[in-house]
Amino acid sequence: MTADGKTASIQAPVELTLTSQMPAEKETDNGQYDADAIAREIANGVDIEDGQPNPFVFLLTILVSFSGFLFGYDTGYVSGALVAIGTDLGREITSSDKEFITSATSLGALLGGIIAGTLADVLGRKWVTIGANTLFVVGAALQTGAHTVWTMIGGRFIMGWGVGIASLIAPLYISEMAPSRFRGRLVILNVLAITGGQVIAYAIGAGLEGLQNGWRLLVGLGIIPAVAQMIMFIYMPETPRYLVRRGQIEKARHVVRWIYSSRNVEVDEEVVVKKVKLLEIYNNDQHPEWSGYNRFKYALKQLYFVPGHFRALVVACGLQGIQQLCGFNSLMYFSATIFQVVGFNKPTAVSLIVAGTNMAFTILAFLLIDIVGRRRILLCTVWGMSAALVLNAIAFHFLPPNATQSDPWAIVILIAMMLYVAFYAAGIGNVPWQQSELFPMHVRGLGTSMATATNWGGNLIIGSTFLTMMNRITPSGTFGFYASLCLLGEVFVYFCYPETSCLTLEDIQGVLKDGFNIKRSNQMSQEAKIKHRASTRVVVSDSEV
Ligand SMILES: O[C@H]1[C@H](O)[C@@H](O)[C@H](O)[C@@H](O)[C@H]1O
Repeated sequence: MTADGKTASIQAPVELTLTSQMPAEKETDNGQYDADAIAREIANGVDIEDGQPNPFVFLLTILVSFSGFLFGYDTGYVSGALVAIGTDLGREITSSDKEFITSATSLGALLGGIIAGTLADVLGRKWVTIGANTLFVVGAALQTGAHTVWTMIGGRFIMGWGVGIASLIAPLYISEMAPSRFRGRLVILNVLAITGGQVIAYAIGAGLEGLQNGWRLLVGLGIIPAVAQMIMFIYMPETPRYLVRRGQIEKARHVVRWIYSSRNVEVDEEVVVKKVKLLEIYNNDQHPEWSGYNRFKYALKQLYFVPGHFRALVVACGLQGIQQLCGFNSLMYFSATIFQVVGFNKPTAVSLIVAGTNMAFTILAFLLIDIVGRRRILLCTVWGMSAALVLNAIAFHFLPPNATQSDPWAIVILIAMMLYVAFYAAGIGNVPWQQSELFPMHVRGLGTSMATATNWGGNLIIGSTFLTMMNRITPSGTFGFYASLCLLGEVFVYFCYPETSCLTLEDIQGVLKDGFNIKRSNQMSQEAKIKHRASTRVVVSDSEV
């Protein structure tokens, strides 16, 4: 759709490449090409989304998910490192040093997230991933060799840029590569890598506790996956949607052929051509000769003034805001401190349970997301987070001042926290990272940047206010406050988040065009699932014959 709300028109790049295999051009009243009408005609018979993805797509996803692992590992090790540093940075580190060291990464990630989308549009998804790895390596090397607090903070800040960029690029790359039926699950593999990275960082941190300079090893180990990913990514392809936008049609066809061919079935050449043509229609509406600045200006205007794109922005930022402002990362960063206050003897081991629950329930989300649907999963879990937080607030209220771990209220707190983490991980912990699917290509980079920045902005706010809130308004007040934000989140999801599971990226643009269209999206997603199920049955019975 254009800025003035009229039917979308195909701009020069698409017009130039229409071939004799393509359907007749459709003209609207004002003489422009009607993209939707052409797309509908081309789409007729293009059903490669129904097939099984090539195992190579899984391999590629795992490789991209190294970025998620690094995000998790680098945000996870800080809690163990802070306890172990002692006087290794030249003096005893103070609480405010700890706050600086922790939030330097969040601040870097916020800034990295802001530029990541635009960088990805200019340099490509692949090279920006390689760039993020370089930042991981430089940041980790600086910290490993740090002998002053400020070198440590500098290293964390540089690494933060890498974390912010990687947190945007990995899900973006996966969702542009994945066949629609598997997109949700493949994006969650990346979140699984984040939570896995956090568990491993906690576990290594606990294992190295007490070892002289063990924290340096903990930090330095993060360099290995970064270098490994950097080397392997040199040989990885760009996404077909990005290639199309760059006018590299032959390369795009090659990648499409490769993604959609299953082990023993090559995709029909005509179908490949049509699929790429569809991608062109939806993903290539800018003049190829535009300068970076003009592209950026165009995208900014489109994002804020085209109602469908603005709706996508509201949904993406809203979900990322809920993910962080629900307070989850206060547990990630400070759970050991909390459990110490509650009276547990081995607070680090107890916080490992929190990280483990987070990872276990992310696996549940992986299994359910494309079957149950993103919206339904959120509606079923966000209220649960709120209820668990209320229970937590009540338990803190009744917890006696010098409680021990055998106090019934201490046990209630542990159970309430695990419930909260389980509800979080099954839903809002991962659904917002499906953000790329909400935006059409020309605003995808910028839109996902805004959403990623909202994530890291929220992360920074929670990380830097949690301990102060616990002191000023008591633990009960703090968790009660987070509970009310979760309730607001539930209302937001109910009114604004349409179902997107099993829809193609291009279908989703259609859903958001003239409203949030919750009902229509549910119906479309349902129909897509029935169609996929039917086609799977046909494939199975064919192979039986
Ligand atoms: O999706 C991830 C995951 O839930 C992590 O456990 C959390 O620490 C991050 O903030 C979030 O973005």
